Amino acid sequence: MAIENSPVEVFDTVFNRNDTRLSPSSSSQLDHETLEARIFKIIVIGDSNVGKTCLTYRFCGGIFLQNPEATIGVDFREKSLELDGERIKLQIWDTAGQERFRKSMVEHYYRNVHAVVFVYDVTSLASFENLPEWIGECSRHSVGPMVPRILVGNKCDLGGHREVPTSHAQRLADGYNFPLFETSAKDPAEKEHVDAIFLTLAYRLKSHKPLRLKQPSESSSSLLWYQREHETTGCQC
Ligand SMILES: Nc1nc2c(ncn2[C@@H]2O[C@H](COP(=O)(O)OP(=O)(O)OP(=O)(O)O)[C@@H](O)[C@H]2O)c(=O)[nH]1
Ligand SMILES: [Mg+2]
Repeated sequence: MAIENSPVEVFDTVFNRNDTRLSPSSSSQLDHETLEARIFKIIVIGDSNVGKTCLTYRFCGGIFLQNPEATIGVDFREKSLELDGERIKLQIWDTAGQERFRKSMVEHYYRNVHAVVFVYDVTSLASFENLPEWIGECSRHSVGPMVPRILVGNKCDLGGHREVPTSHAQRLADGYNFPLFETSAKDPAEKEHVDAIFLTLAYRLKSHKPLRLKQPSESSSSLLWYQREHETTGCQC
């Protein structure tokens, strides 16, 4: 896959607090590991409030994030894995579901993406019915058919409020030929299931080419990047 500069290079300047390998005491080890690791960009897409931030936080941070705020632009998370003796890094782009917080960022989300996770909320029929729109947006941005996609129904812990039967979701997933996962970012018993979503992608991506990797060099935040983007695009939102 051809690599251009932004937003991957922008990402590479982001210091990731969730990756324990980035502790100062292990910097020489980090240099070695970072240079060797292959990295893959995964975007997490779906309606606002479906739990994209909580799912990615559960995977990268291991805990349920209490009281998350709506994502503005994008939040970056990262996880290092060793699969069959090979070191890889997943760069996870937790995108904004709210139109006003994402509209100037959409091109960046899809550029050079290696895999896509579509999330809906099993207690929100609307979030499920909007999936074809998200899937269509992805295709309109030239994400090729070989880029793996996964469907995730979140908030299964709220069983009594379920509005999307598994059978309906499975039918949709089969129609697109996507794997379907139903899980909960909140339920600690589901932690391994959340991990399995991203590990499934990681194994599929192992045969892909690596992104060019630059050493993270400074602390940053998605909000700063978002603001910078808005300054350059003149967005008034
Ligand atoms: N019960 C339950 N609540 C959840 C779960 N995951 C997320 N939530 C709640 O759902 C709300 C929205 O979660 P977020 O992770 O911020 O949703 P989001 O998809 O990132 O929303 P945007 O950033 O606006 O796109 C929060 O109140 C979370 O506490 C879950 O698995 N179970
Ligand atoms: Mg969010």
